[in-house]
Amino acid sequence: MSDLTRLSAAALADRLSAGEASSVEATRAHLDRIAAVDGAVHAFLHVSADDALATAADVDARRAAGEQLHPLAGVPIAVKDVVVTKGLPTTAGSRILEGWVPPYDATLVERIKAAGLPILGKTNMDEFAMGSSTEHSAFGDTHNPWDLDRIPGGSGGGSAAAVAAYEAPLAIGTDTGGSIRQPAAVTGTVGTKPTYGGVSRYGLIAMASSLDQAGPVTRTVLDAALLHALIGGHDPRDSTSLPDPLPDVVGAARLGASGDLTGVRLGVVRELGGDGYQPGVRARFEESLEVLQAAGAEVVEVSCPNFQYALAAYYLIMPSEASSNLAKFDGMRFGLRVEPADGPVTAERVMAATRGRGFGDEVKRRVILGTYALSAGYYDAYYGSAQKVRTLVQRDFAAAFEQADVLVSPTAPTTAFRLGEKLDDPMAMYLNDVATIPANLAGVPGISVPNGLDGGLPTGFQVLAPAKADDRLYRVGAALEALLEARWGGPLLASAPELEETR
Ligand SMILES: NC(=O)C[C@H](N)C(=O)O
Repeated sequence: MSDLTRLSAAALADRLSAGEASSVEATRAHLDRIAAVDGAVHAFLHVSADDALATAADVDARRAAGEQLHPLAGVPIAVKDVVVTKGLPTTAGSRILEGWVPPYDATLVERIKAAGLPILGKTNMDEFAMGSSTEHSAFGDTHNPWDLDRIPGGSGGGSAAAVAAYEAPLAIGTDTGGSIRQPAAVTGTVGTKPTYGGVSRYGLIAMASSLDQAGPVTRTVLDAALLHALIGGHDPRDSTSLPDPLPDVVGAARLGASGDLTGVRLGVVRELGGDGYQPGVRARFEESLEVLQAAGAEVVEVSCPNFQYALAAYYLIMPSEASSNLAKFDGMRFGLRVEPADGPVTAERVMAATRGRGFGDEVKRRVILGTYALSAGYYDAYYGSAQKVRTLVQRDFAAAFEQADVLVSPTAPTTAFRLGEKLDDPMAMYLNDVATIPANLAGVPGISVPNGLDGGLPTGFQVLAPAKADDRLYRVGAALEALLEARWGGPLLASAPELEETR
């Protein structure tokens, strides 16, 4: 296997700009790696080898001609299949979109293309981003590279697994309740959910529009910052896009790498990380707190009493919005169209037949929950109450950020569980996101950083910051990464078992 696949995106970018490797070589190396291991991992739903190589060749030619290029130009990337890509199939993990080829690019894809990053392909995910294990994909399971019998997290398990398996140095994920951070935690990778409005949602297939946010999945904190800076910033085509310039996330990651956190106040959230979290996950978290303290950080305990209602509020707000967003998949406009087996072919009956066949069980469950929560007579009791809880969660964050610069917790309550283990128990599946959901409800940013192993499997350390202060995630995240890697003698992923390469 070529060592070009083992480099961080930043290191690969340096090699490319120094002329020590070409983008075509780097892209080929990753396509070869995909060919060798993706049979076992199944991170990709679609590999766009020709397009990726064409972009790479174009970047190489422009570099040779002396053109000034983006720092990540020529570094390949994978994109979660919920993000629309012109000319490349986009399914959101659903049969209902099988065969649909979008006629336009999401804004973040436009930015990736303009910067010259070859797109390797589209990654697997739970159908419409509904799940925490990627087992709800209509196109088969993705396997965790650390242990192929285990889940890679979800909904963005494909992006996390691709990065962890060295199939791509960079990937795009989306996070509605934890879908970037939880897969990062259980695969030993880095994942950021930016501030709501920090990255354009134009061209994301919406699940819950007030919660969805796209962000980077990478192997290093600096790489996440570089990708965040590339995709972030105002977009007039997204009405919720923030007009503010993005904070200097790359500068913050470089600053944090010194490992000095003098004067930074870390708030340990009392309600996150207690009973119900795997003992080894808690132990690694406590150990890292000590490491951060030794680096100069001040640790305080904060209380966010309404976080205990966050999961319940999320499971009313998210399905309500999802039931409305998914109404457009009606057999008339996109992808699948199923006509009723017998009887008249009316619009309503075509819609019912298409949605009945095209949606999986989890999607149906949420559409039913959402339409119920929004129905006259129940709206105030369910959706209305959940919105009030959302305000209380936001107030908890505001109060906590008066005492601390960032809040910290374990990212996910457990390490990767076995495929099939929670598939028939929706509640057990939903509980994976107890520590990640509050950030989505409040619109604040969060990052998950590799935090050591429990039973040979990765755990994650979550850092949360106030809205528009995403730079703080990178300062603390990069410091923790540097301090832990100094202890381990290298990145956590270096201790993952080697995948067998077959062709
Ligand atoms: N989409 C997400 O962020 C994941 C969350 N587990 C959900 O199923 O809603």
